Amino acid sequence: MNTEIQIEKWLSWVDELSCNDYVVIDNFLDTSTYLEVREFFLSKLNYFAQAGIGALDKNAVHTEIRGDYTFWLTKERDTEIAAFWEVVDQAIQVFNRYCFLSLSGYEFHFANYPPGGHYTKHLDQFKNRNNRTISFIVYLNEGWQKGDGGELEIFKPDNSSFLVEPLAGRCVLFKSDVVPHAVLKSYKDRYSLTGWLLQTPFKLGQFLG
Ligand SMILES: O=C(O)CCC(=O)C(=O)O
Ligand SMILES: [Fe+2]
Repeated sequence: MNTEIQIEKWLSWVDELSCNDYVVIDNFLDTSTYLEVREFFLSKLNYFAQAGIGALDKNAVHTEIRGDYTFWLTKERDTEIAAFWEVVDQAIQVFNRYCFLSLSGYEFHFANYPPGGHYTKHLDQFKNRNNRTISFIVYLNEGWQKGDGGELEIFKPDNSSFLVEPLAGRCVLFKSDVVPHAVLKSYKDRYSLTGWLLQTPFKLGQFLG
């Protein structure tokens, strides 16, 4: 991948994100990276655990709020998706350089919403740990059709909203602290890679926020 072209693309995405608080990017990953991520996702499906809400010791399962199963990833262990981690590192560099952010980490998980799964309207920053700065989702649903549900609903400041279909290869980035969003009930297994770019140290974030 030509790094300069990639940086140009990042600049236009970051521009849109700064103006609107979110950006939707189709065909976000190159084909080989996308296939690596999807293959790795499928190979881990037996190891997913029911997701909870809340940070650290406050985490608890509430299926009436969120019904997905997740598998947490780490760059060090999950080298099968090394090309994806490079994309994340590049994103962090661009945000820090051009948006004056001080991102220095990230956390990502795979998510599967089984049929009937949803996630009610929420913000991604935890009450007791507000270092999630940019939410970062890549969808892995091939052949997704209207009627399959599972749309991401994004709420704007005037409380109007719009739907984003979780189409394969589509990425959504948004500001974690200001964009309320929900996942509508899915009628099929719905696959994604979801993460957050983190501002650290998070204690300072909590102090400031
Ligand atoms: O998968 C999505 O579209 C959004 C998931 C989400 O909101 C979350 O995990 O916090
Ligand atoms: Fe969320």
